[in-house]
Amino acid sequence: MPHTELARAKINLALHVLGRRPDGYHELDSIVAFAGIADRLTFERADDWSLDIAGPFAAGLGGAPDNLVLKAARGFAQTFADEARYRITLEKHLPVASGIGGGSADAAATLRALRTLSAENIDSGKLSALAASLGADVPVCLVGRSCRMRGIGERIDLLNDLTPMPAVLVNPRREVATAQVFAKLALKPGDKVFAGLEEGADPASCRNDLSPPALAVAPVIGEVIAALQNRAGLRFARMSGSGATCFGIFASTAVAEAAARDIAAAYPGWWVMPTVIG
Ligand SMILES: C[C@@](CO)(OP(=O)(O)O)[C@H](O)COP(=O)(O)OP(=O)(O)OC[C@H]1O[C@@H](n2ccc(N)nc2=O)[C@H](O)[C@@H]1O
Ligand SMILES: Nc1ncnc2c1ncn2[C@@H]1O[C@H](COP(=O)(O)OP(=O)(O)O)[C@@H](O)[C@H]1O
Repeated sequence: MPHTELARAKINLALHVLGRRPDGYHELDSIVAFAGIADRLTFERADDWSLDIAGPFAAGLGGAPDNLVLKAARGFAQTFADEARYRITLEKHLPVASGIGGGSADAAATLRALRTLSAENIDSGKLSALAASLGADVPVCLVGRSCRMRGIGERIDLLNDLTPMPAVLVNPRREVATAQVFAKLALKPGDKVFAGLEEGADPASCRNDLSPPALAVAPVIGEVIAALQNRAGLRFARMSGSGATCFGIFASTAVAEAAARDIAAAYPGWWVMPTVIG
């Protein structure tokens, strides 16, 4: 039986940018949770690595060698001197370059699967360092639970009091490059701009500091937020990560599903997904 691992969508319920480090990366303070919708990976023993990509968003991905799944797999084999090889299949259900960390979630799911399948005792510090080397969002996706994420993504504190929230994810099918959005903030290395989140902050009263630069890159994000706003039962709507996916948090599953049906009918080209976050 092949081993299966889910790579759930990462949602930044809040994302405050505190400043820019001398090395150019941005210091963040973010409340991160995970949605029910996920990519699905399977692993079968083989003589060498291979990756087959299927599913609704397979076409959005380039050649397999650049895929974060294979980078994570090869990184794991090298770091832990593990000689096992796998035929990996990736069912891509999450839109690519969309602020919900699909590639990071896939890389993290690969690391979790290989840790489970390995005969060795895997050192968690080394695994976290490998995750961070693959991308700023990979450590939080490796943890895969609601948490407060700080630094550039390496400092993670679990949040145990976030109850599951009915939600709708909406993506206008416009890819947005993360580096371009951070660049539009126009911070200089060493700049400090905002204070961090308050302890125990309610995500509803927080913000995403990447929304204004993302809107400048992809104005359609304004339409996505407008489509979510003023829906019956909406608690709040916001963009996730560097966009363009936005989420609405709703009072119940029934109102979330009704909103998803209405938005999907009004915008047939968009990806609209009722789900639960947290
Ligand atoms: C913005 C966030 C919020 O969770 O999510 P996404 O929009 O990607 O989902 C993440 O910080 C994205 O993490 P990730 O997508 O893994 O970023 P990386 O591949 O490491 O970096 C892509 C580029 O983004 C910029 N970058 C990323 C993270 C960070 N804290 N500061 C940055 O300045 C850098 O220009 C970097 O070259
Ligand atoms: N398995 C993967 N899934 C998605 N994107 C991937 C993957 N492997 C590599 N990438 C590359 O990573 C980039 C960022 O993708 P993704 O993680 O989906 O963005 P975001 O974090 O903004 O949602 C894409 O442009 C894509 O080419």
